Amino acid sequence: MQTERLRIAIQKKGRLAKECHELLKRCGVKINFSGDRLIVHAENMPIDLLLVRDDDIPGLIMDGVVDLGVIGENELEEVRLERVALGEPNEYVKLRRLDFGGCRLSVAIDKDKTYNGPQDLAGKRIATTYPNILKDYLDKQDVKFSTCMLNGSVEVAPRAGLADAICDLVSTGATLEANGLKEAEVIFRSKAVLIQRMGEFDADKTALIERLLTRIKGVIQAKESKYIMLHAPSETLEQVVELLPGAEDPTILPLAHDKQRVAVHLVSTENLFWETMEKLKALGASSILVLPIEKMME
Ligand SMILES: Nc1ncnc2c1ncn2[C@@H]1O[C@H](COP(=O)(O)OP(=O)(O)OP(=O)(O)O)[C@@H](O)[C@H]1O
Ligand SMILES: O=P(O)(O)OC[C@H]1O[C@H](OP(=O)(O)OP(=O)(O)O)[C@H](O)[C@@H]1O
Ligand SMILES: [Mg+2]
Repeated sequence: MQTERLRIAIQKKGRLAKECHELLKRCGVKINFSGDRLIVHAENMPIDLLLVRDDDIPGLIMDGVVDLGVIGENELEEVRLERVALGEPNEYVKLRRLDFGGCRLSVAIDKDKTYNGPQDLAGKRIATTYPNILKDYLDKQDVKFSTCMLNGSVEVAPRAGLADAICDLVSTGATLEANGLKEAEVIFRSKAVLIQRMGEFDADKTALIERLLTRIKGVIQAKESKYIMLHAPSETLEQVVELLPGAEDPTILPLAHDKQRVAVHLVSTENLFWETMEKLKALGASSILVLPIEKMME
């Protein structure tokens, strides 16, 4: 089903929603998210956004109902495995891993229990929202187990006597700790990704997707990069440049009224730590500035 406007599915509310809005805004897509509308139209580009539950995004892509979607790899893989088992369409194109939604899917057990490996889970009941990823993982280890399906508050299951262990998303580990659990085994590492439906796109849509991708790349690169400027004595310049992270191609400029010193400018893919700044100062560097970069295009 090909519409003229590019249709992108994103989570309506939850862990991915705010970051998706921010990303689109930084890419120059103007959208007014106020109100309860479930379809919103970009004001300055032929883009419509569908605001849905994250569970539905992989299916919308795999059924070819929307063109693009932003989804956690955990949810994407869970739906893919489920659809493979059911013989339903399960293909998609991964366009780009994004820089948010980082978490891991882990098996966790009572903090006082010992854990020697997946074999310890044999015959156990495990509460999870991700039965297919869990089964895929434990099948490969030849471990038989049963599941207790829970869509939320999974961490409560062992204490409530519903299960022996859980398999749920972990980020800081605070939820596990608050529920007397410890992480036993990481089974899947996840980030948010931009995915595309299979099939043909007309020339306009192909060009729009290309533009969006270039902008997304620029936004992520800019967030990860810093613009560093400093003044350095000409005689220690080589040592100064060696200390700077990612300084293959620094720009060296003369100073107007100081022949002994030069200005050094560079884009770095790493942050400049205080320790390095102190070392630079010890080499005679001054006016050291570390600036955020708003946009980048190679
Ligand atoms: N603690 C976390 N830290 C970082 N990312 C997370 C965390 N928990 C979940 N995520 C990522 O964000 C995605 C969405 O999480 P969220 O909790 O909002 O989902 P949900 O409750 O299923 O929402 P929905 O109502 O859309 O179904 C997860 O699938 C995962 O990829
Ligand atoms: O390791 P932590 O940083 O504590 O994060 C982990 C928790 O975050 C997620 O739930 P969320 O808070 O999104 O609530 P939900 O289960 O209602 O979606 C996940 O399901 C865990 O419960
Ligand atoms: Mg969900």
